[in-house]
Amino acid sequence: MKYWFPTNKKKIKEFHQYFQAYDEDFEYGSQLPECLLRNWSKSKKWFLELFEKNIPDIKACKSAKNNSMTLLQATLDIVETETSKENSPNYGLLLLWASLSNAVPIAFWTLAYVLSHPDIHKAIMEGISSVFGKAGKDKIKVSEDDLEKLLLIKWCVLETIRLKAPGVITRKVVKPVEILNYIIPSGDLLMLSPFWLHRNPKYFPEPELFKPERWKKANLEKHSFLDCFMAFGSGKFQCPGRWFALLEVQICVILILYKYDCSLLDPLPKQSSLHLVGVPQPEGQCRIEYKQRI
Ligand code: HEM
Repeated sequence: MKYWFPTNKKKIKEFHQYFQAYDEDFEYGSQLPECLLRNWSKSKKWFLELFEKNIPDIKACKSAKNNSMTLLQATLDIVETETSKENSPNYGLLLLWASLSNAVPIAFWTLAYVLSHPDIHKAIMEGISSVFGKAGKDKIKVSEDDLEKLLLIKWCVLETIRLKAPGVITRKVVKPVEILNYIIPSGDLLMLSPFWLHRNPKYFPEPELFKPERWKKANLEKHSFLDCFMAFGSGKFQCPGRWFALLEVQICVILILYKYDCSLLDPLPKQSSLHLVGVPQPEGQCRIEYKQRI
């Protein structure tokens, strides 16, 4: 994938700037004419051209070890079999946004919640030391077995996702539908808020508290979440990246906490109200002090 990932500082900065502009107006992009969203439109075009240019290389680059595919390669395969090649850049961009804009802030919020709860932080560090040893100098590989021994981390990620769930999930009504004696005409938008659903004490007692242990009740081995947990949507269009997201955030948290002793220098920030779609970002800065564990 050497052609696709930006590798020098200038290119990384450029990628970051375009992604920021694309992310900032993402939720308006599907509703408003692009002439009203000049910056957004420019960044979208930049990404689509980037995908268009790199898709042949992305598809050709096979794993040296075995014939496994990346998620993006598998997606492109399906898109090109089921629809048409012309759609590939759009699906690539959807995958890029959906993964980066949700999993990255969840990784940040999970670390911030853990570090702002000293008892949980301590229990996690004891778990990491018992699985990987006390010092953070060695290179480690995190296996499925290791993850099972560090269940508290998985609960912390899920509890973070519960608290920082997207503000709305939207569906366009395609056939008139009756809800509570009201007829919703086709063309209207129906919205559900996972964020507020997760704050209903009937389903989640003491909803504002960060309580990873509430996830003890979920049957995670059978791949089911807690009742009324809706952060990944539901039904046919439910997030296809949900188990991958859970896995990558757990591994990211483990690697950071194994390698570094971390502490928060700022209080847990409020969340920004900029986005209703996707995981909210922090409103202000939240500095973390870190030093290598030896
Ligand atoms: C914690 C992180 C994540 C959260 C909270 C999240 C949440 C969501 C939600 C709420 C939806 C809309 C579901 C609906 O309309 O019912 C969605 C869709 C989607 N997600 Fe995720 N997501 C996350 C991570 C990821 C990752 C890592 C990927 C890719 C690797 C991904 C790929 C997608 C895609 C492609 C869709 C569109 C599905 C469609 O419209 O058919 N997501 N996600």
